[in-house]
Amino acid sequence: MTRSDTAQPEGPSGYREAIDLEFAAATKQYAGTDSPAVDALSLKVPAGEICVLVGPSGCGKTTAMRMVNRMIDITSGDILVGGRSVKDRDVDDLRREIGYVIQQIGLFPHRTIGDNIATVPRLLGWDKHRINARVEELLDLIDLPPEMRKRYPAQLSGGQRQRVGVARALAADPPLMLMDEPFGAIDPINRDRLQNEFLRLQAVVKKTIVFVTHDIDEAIKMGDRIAILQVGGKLAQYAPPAELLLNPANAFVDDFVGADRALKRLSLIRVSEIPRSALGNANGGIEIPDDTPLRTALSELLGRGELHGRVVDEHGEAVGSLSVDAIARLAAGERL
Ligand SMILES: Nc1ncnc2c1ncn2[C@@H]1O[C@H](COP(=O)(O)OP(=O)(O)OP(=O)(O)O)[C@@H](O)[C@H]1O
Repeated sequence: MTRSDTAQPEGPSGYREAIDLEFAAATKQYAGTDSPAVDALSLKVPAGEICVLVGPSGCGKTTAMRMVNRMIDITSGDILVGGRSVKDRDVDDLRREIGYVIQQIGLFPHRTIGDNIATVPRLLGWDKHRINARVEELLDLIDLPPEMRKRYPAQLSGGQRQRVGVARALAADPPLMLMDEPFGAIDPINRDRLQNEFLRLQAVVKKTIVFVTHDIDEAIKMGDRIAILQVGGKLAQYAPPAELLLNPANAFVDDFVGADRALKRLSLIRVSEIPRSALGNANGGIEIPDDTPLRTALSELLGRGELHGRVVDEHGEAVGSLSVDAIARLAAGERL
């Protein structure tokens, strides 16, 4: 294998370009079953975006994801990675382009963290120096101290192990990542932290990602686009989170996103996104930094029994005032 076949040109920094992914009427019907587990799924994931597959248990999320790296064969239709059918690809070659992260992580217990992260680069025949540099870079990226590379998985917390799982999947810099309930086994507080950390990481590495979850809140937080599947593997709606919350395509989606979808929508909008001209004149009230999500601003206002707050920019300058009433109108989908 030549260098050009593998991830980065030389050690750290500089990421490989992400690639598009397309499901084209991809269908899976398991042998001995009457109906498809995934039924003519068609959707496009633009390069560098996170597509979340979400839906109730058994709706075909994992099946859809595993057809991408051919862990499951496609019955009919196709899946294109970077414009090429996965069916025409050598399976090993294809999988080298696709990072895979699962809930139970699957770290090798008798190998150090460093060796775990280095698994794929070793398979690709990178030299020692390059592997070493890459492991250091990834530990830094996932915010683990360099000395952790010598530890074994059992000597890490669940959250740290999960981060190592992500680092291992990123090691050979694959343009596409599949993540199957990656944070599913983590407690809610650490889960929130890992999600934030992962989003920060994604802002740097900009991979094309398919992310499976059954948790609609996680989908809204992580997805650039969300595909909601119904049992029977039928796509109910594919849209960016805000659109999904504002215009659910049918009763199933409406029900699945939940009764508090107006509030969920508020968590996607920051105060800074409201046109300044729509803010009232700044006067008293509590201070609301303009990078605050509207849902947080609303809780702060209500929690303190205030009807208005003073919006301040990153320099602490007051730029206007925001009322509970204005937030309520935004929640209802009105433009200010
Ligand atoms: N190997 C198999 N043989 C037959 N049926 C299968 C097989 N694997 C999955 N199924 C069925 O296909 C459907 C979709 O399963 P899949 O695991 O993709 O759903 P899921 O949405 O990921 O579910 P969960 O959220 O519970 O993990 C289910 O009805 C499941 O029982």
